[in-house]
Amino acid sequence: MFIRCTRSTFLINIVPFQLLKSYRFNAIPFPIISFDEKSNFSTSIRNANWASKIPYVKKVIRRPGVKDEVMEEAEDEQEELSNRKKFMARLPKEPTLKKLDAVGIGRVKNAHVILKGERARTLYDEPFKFELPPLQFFAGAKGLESIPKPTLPEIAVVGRSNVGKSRMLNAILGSGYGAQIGASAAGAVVRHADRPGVTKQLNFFTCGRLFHLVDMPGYGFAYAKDEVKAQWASIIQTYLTSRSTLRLLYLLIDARHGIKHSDRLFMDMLTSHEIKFHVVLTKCDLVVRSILARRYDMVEEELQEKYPTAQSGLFPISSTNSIGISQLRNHMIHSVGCQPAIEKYQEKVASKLKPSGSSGRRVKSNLKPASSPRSAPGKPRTNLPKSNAESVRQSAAPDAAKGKKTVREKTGSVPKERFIPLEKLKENIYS
Ligand SMILES: Nc1nc2c(ncn2[C@@H]2O[C@H](COP(=O)(O)OP(=O)(O)OP(=O)(O)O)[C@@H](O)[C@H]2O)c(=O)[nH]1
Ligand SMILES: [Mg+2]
Repeated sequence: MFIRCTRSTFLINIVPFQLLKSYRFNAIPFPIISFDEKSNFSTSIRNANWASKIPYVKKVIRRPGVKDEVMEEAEDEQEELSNRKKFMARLPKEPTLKKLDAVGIGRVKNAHVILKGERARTLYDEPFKFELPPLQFFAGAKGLESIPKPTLPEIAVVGRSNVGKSRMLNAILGSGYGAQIGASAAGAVVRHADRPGVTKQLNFFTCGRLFHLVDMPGYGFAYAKDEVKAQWASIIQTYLTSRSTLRLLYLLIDARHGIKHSDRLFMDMLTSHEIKFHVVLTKCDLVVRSILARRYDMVEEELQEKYPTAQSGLFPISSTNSIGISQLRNHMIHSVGCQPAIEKYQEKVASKLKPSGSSGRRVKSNLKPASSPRSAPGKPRTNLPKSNAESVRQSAAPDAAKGKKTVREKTGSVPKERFIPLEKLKENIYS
């Protein structure tokens, strides 16, 4: 059978059906691009400035129940665009740049050496002062009735969805050294993933019998229904305003975006209840150093101006590269006031360990001394078993006796060092 289908009938019948289908089953998130009514395309074309030629495009991802939040994000984006000029006009302050360099944080443009994980940590971060018991999950609260009784001092972490709360907790206190150098989601104690709305309840973790850590759901845009998010907001507020054992609150802000509208609303709430908090700048590895310094200054200034309960000093961190984590961890331990208990724990651990000559924890390091016997040019390896070493010497001897040059002597190339010394690396990156 032949069905006659003109262009207009196709548009009328088939396209709306496809739209309906994708919306109803939520199989494909369908982006609807709409031009803002205010932007007048013809006037903007006449304008010489290239930026004004781009009409403001509002992107709405249709998912049932999350439309309002997406709109809030779009408005936030617009606000950010208008502030960009102001932001770039200011120069980063010298003391801020020094502070960032001391921590070794901020992406360096065109850096030849990309440091990750343990190497980055050994380069820049202080060693962990205290060995702590591994973190263990012990309670999850979706409602007020399921919040555990207050016993030990508590440290809570709040921030927008996807800002990196869970990953930060893993980096600071996750189980084992592997977790502290940016463990994958699969091996981590605190669950994290690359989409907003992963943490759906107040998660309580205990660090031995020393203190508790509370990971919270985020505010702002998240893949969750409006009612669910309203429930999260209410439980977070009730917890923060009424918990007797709450000692420390960290508010996380994404270093790429700075303070957003939803952060301001949240900080207003904290100020009105006189709740003190510390601000942590997350994902600093994704921001270029000069931009990071500007953002640091801007955030600090706004906090000082508008939020009296914000404590002075920001913590710039990168949980994936484990930079700035040591400072935060030490701050946590000192502020929560459980240092004596931790020292006791240290002694207990030390007494259980056999005296092995080297003190403290053993950290497997990738860094090898530059003067290792392997890298010494022309020297046979003397740490081989006697028979092997003998055969190496014998195989090298005939060439030397015949006056033949070795490959290294011919090309004049120095053997490549597998690892660059720390000082050289620092120079390379921050010169
Ligand atoms: N590059 C980089 N990525 C990070 C960092 N911290 C977190 N992330 C990533 O950001 C994503 C979100 O991290 P989460 O820890 O789940 O964020 P969250 O704030 O707990 O999110 P919700 O639980 O949804 O509120 C994950 O993909 C992390 O790997 C960081 O310091 N650097
Ligand atoms: Mg989380």
